[in-house]
Amino acid sequence: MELEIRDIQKRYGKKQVLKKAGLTAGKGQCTGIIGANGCGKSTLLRVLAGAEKADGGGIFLDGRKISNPSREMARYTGYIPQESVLMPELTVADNLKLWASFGDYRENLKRLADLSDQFRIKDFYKERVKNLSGGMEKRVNIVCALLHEPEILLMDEPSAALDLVFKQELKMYIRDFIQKGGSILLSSHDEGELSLCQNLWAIKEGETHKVPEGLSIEEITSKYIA
Ligand SMILES: Nc1ncnc2c1ncn2[C@@H]1O[C@H](COP(=O)(O)OP(=O)(O)OP(=O)(O)O)[C@@H](O)[C@H]1O
Repeated sequence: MELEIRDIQKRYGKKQVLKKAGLTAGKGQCTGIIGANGCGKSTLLRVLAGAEKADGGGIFLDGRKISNPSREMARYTGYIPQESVLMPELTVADNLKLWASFGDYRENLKRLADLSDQFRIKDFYKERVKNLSGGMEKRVNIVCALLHEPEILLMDEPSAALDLVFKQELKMYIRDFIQKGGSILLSSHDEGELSLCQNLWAIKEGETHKVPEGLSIEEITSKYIA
């Protein structure tokens, strides 16, 4: 599914974070968003996940304008925010059941079994979330985002906190997901993650810019980040 945004605007109080954000995340592609700390990458992903409302602009899926993002985007996208979405006092198993109940519970539970194997979270099903390490909690968050089999993944610095083995496994998962026709929009400062992207967009002063192919990291940094 192709995700396109046009002229997205978002302000917090007097601060206009996104002035004119537009980009396309194509089907079967991993698209990266880069930019300095605080430029609005997470804000844009929250808007696309339907977690926050834009002040203006449009979101399109396969060319169709989404009229109610807070409802529709949650259906089509799996959102992996930087912060955890889990309830710390509940066990991993209870959190997963709660997430599975948002949608088709039986289908989600079937997928949960496979995802739990793949992301190796079964061993800590009985742990309370507050006792997990940051990396373990991240893995459970990733599984929650994938339970409803989304066609688009919105990932906000997804491999932060993961150990080296799991970073590699997440890379393999991303490659596999796009090979099967999924679309990924990923915000990152990590060269390893960005190397997975076929396209890069930079946010600078509230506007998006398509990063031309073939630029070195130094050129990208001086043009869009410094
Ligand atoms: N809920 C909020 N209320 C007020 N200001 C906010 C809110 N969320 C974000 N901001 C501000 O919006 C700007 C963009 O923040 P955002 O987290 O989107 O940046 P980012 O590019 O993801 O940064 P980083 O690379 O550090 O993760 C920042 O100045 C931030 O302080």
